[in-house]
Amino acid sequence: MAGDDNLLLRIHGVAKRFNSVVALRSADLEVQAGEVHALMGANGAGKSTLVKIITGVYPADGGEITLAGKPSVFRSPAEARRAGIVSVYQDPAIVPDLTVAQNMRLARVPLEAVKAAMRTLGIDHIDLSRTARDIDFALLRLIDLSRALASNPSILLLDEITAALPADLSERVFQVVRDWRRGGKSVIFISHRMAEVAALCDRATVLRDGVTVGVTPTAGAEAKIVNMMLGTDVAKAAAAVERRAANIATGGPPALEVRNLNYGHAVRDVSFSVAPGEVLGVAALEGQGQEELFDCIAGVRRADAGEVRAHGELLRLRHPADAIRAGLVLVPANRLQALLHQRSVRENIALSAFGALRSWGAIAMGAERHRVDDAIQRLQIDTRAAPEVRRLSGGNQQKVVIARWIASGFRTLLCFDPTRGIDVGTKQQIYALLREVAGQGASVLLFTSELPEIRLACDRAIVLFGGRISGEMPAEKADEARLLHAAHGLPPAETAEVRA
Ligand SMILES: Nc1ncnc2c1ncn2[C@@H]1O[C@H](COP(=O)(O)OP(=O)(O)OP(=O)(O)O)[C@@H](O)[C@H]1O
Repeated sequence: MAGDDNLLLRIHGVAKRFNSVVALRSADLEVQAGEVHALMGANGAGKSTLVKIITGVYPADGGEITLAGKPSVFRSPAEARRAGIVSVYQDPAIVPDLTVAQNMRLARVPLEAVKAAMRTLGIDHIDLSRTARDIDFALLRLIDLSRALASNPSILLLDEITAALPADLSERVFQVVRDWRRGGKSVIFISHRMAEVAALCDRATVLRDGVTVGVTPTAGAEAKIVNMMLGTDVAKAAAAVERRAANIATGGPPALEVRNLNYGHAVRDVSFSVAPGEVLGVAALEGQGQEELFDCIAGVRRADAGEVRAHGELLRLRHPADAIRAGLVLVPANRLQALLHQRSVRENIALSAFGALRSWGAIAMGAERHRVDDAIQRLQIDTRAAPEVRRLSGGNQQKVVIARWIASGFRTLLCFDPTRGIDVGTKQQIYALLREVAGQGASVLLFTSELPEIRLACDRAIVLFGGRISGEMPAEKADEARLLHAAHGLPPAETAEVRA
């Protein structure tokens, strides 16, 4: 570990309030040259606010920032960039209606340098004349990272860069981060995935309620970091959440049955079913047809061929409303699309986009106010900035999207990466919630980019590769190695052994 003379960035006592919301009370952070430093904290702890203060998006209300020994205050991200500090923010700083090349010109970064970074990340196949809106969210984040790398900063801030990334793309980011460190540069890394923080980062600074509560080397310190983030009592309660046993109904028609579904080259002849009371996991590397599959079932895209049945009834899915009427609802990948940004938390949760929903049996449909309150409380949504959902922290926005469906009821929940950007404590609550709704007879189809979640939340898993199902296994066998094996399109290991 580098010594103190290597100190590159020092933040001391930084404070920030937004009207009545205190985002940061007193944040301290010290980053050495040649260090990967994790910035940890529960949803709403103040991490993104600190990143935005460091990079000149917001002015601080108080405190000091020193860069290489010199007091430094940046009034804009451009000024920070000139001083060698660049961030990849939680939501891509990319204009959706412009092409990638136009976006890069707007950000005033040399296109050749962006292309070089895209080659390093293995995404140089993306055509720069494509409109950003048409590019997968995960790839957009890597384009945003390429933009940041192109200005060759001495401090790179990555705010949940891996949150939407499947294993293969995360690994490429880790490689870039390691290379960056090897070059004597620094990375400030924000993530809710403890395992990657432990593997990648040298030290972690932990924020709780806007205050720095500790700094620790990361190796072997996962439990300590969680305790610091959540406070010991909350961490204990979160760890104690038990996995409910399944209550899967057999005999009747499946809750969801997909037969020979095809969508362009993305989804090829996919067939599976989910029983009432079952949580079926879907695992896949980037771009294996998972988004298109979920969209087709939810009526967002129209399949070219195949059938979708809900409780035995054949559905004509031309619009999301057709799916919703059958009790099939989608928690989509992109929370920004799902939310009305300038509306309140309550309005966003109470919003039933397609008129009144039927009551779906066991899932409570009490008075609206009660349902909304209940969802806010169960998902522990931080409502300090509740009048406008766009002012919520990223993780809390994601929780609002889930809360909407918890409040309005469903028969089958199509959940696309629901714990993206959600802190470890709340993740446990969401797994418990999924098991609970399944216990009450609902079904869940869960895509997750975080493979360990499959065992924690699901009863069974299917794996997609090249738009086809390349593996199926019960949850207890769905460890990371097996899932990755199938996700790369390899035959099951047991079969290979038998053949050998
Ligand atoms: N522009 C804003 N206006 C009002 N409140 C804000 C604004 N930006 C952030 N906040 C509030 O400040 C607090 C800290 O938010 P911040 O986004 O920094 O948290 P975070 O640690 O990054 O959380 P997450 O892990 O969920 O991304 C939250 O209560 C949030 O609602």
